[in-house]
Amino acid sequence: MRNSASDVMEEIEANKPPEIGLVVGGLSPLSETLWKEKTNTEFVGDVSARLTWQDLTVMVTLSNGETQNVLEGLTGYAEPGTITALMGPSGSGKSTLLDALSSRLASNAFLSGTILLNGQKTKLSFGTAAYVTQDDNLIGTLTVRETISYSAQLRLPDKMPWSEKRALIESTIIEMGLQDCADTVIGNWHLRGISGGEKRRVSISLEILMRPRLLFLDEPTSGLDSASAFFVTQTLRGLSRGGRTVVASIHQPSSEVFELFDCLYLLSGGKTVYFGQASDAYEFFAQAGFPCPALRNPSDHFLRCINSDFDKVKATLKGSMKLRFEANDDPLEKMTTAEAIRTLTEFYLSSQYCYSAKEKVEQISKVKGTVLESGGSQASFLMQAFTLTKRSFVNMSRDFGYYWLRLVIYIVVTVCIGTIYLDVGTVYNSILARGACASFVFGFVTFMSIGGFPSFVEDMKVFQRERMNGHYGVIAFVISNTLSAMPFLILITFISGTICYLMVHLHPGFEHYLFFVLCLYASVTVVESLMMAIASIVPNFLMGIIIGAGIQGIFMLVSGYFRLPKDIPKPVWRYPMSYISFHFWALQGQYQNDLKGLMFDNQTPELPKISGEYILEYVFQIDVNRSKWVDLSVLFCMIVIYRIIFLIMIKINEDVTPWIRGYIARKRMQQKNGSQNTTVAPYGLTQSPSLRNYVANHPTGTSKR
Ligand SMILES: Nc1ncnc2c1ncn2[C@@H]1O[C@H](COP(=O)(O)OP(=O)(O)OP(=O)(O)O)[C@@H](O)[C@H]1O
Repeated sequence: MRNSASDVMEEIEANKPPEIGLVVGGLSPLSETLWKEKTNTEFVGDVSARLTWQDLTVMVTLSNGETQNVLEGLTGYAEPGTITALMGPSGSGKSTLLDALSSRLASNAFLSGTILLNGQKTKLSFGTAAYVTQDDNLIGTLTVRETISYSAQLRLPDKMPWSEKRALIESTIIEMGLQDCADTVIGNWHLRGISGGEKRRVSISLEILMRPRLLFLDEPTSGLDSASAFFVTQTLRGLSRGGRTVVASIHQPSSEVFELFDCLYLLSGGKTVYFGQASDAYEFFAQAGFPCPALRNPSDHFLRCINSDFDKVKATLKGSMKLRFEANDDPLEKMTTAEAIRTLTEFYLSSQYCYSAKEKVEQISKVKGTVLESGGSQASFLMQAFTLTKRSFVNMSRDFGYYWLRLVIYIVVTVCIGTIYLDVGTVYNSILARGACASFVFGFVTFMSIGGFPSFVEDMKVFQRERMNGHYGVIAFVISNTLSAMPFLILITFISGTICYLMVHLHPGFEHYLFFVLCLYASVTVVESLMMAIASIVPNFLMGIIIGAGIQGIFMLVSGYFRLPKDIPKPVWRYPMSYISFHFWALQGQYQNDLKGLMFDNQTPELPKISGEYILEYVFQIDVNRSKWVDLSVLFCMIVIYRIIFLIMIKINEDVTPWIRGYIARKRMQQKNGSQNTTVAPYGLTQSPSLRNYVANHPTGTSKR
């Protein structure tokens, strides 16, 4: 650890800007600097986040056009300084409630009811609310401190002094209890890194870096052992005690973890079973006729009472455990869980807990506070692109599987090519050998670039998490991805290209050598761009590799080697496929580069020598009037085109696909309602709110780029 806690706090104090005398409720001095930078307005009153939801109903349309109410008439609140746990059995609607509150509902989900933040209808922006997903999509080769530092540089304003940024980074590390592992790598398939609980805390620290007032977490303790789950929850409690509003869905907390919650929202089948103080739930269940037996973990008991799957378990066990069931005086043994749920939900609706929750919601809704609006990132586009490029470069250089392994394989394969076509010469048979060698290099060797796909998929996962939280724009990501890969691709293609060129003894001369390696570089970069575009829409790496291999296989077929250009069937295959195929341009260019100007022996020594130009025109059917540099230029244009396709794919995935899904869902619902008059959308049902739309409408954010 570089800094002790007191050092950091001193530093924070020392960096306090002079105008910080203003008292702002719920904000630390450093947060205030940050928010002032963001909002450029004077703060009025308390800026803590008070969230209320009233009669919240979420309906989803299923693929057959049927509709299903996932949440029904939920009312509740979350206050600053508290941690609220959303609990319930699997499928009860915890994630949907969290998504509804954080404006992240799926496009086929429709919402009615009122959600207010500080008494105002506000779609939650990045910065006001942070959302920590279940998956820790982090870059495995970076240390904890580096991960947080890069994130800070990506989002904090450029003009904020580095000392202040560092103070913020160090205070976040301390706040999340990550001091001991701050310089340990996160870890990946070949690097042993930090534990699961620490990873979860790193994910949380990335979201609290911008000092949001409201924090949503989807199952922050899933997959953790009870000790790690306890530490993570304790950290969340600590964050809430700093004036933040924390709402988390939790699956099956231990009794120690349960005791850390302030409020409990218990759901079953999308309905409220209980909402109130977590400590009062015990009393509520007892009043409703389901007291928690001694020696049973209260949260286990609550979930046991409302999980209808236990009816199936009971039915299965009944035969073998009949006596035990009869002897037991547990009320749950005398009724089905479905009946217990009905009893509990009805009891809740008429209980003082429901009454006081409604009253509190009314009361909180009237408290008007400042809603801190902000874009996701305050860093400039150039700073984002620079930081992403640097981070990606560091990751690529540390991850053995990203490029280094490929470099080794490329060297091995090109040495094999070199030995097989060694000193190919200009004898009659070398004409075909040169053609085959070029075809193999620009077909198979470039094809091997799909080996990087698993790393691309990992990159895309990190990108999607950061993008959803508004850390940077798409263009900055595409540019950084292109620039950071460039040195590695140059290294790989120049080393392997040089080995191949020298061993095979291709057309002598520096210009010919340069063309060969540049052509190889351009082809490999095109394949990389193609695979990145595929990774942006197909996150499954096996499917992505199959799709990438299929596309390249088709391109190779029409490259002019397996079928000569003029013999390729004209509709579809010659026009346009062969012209779309980058293999076609690479091969045409290399054939010219290698054969033009050389003289080859004829079949028998008595016959005159054959010129390279003749072979190009009549054997390989190449247009000799077109310069090989035109072919190379087309390849470089293809790099740009594929990168643009990559960008468009991301945009389509982000904006168009959800819109289409939403449109189809609405159409299905209308058709169903029109023809059958079945489930009618409740009054006031609106389309699911979109976080992305919000950012698109706020030019201060980064999504416009
Ligand atoms: N967009 C959607 N389209 C169709 N069904 C949905 C959608 N969102 C949620 N559901 C359904 O609503 C129910 C509740 O889902 P949700 O993910 O909110 O439950 P959960 O309590 O978080 O479950 P788990 O603990 O297993 O994650 C499930 O039956 C789920 O299939």
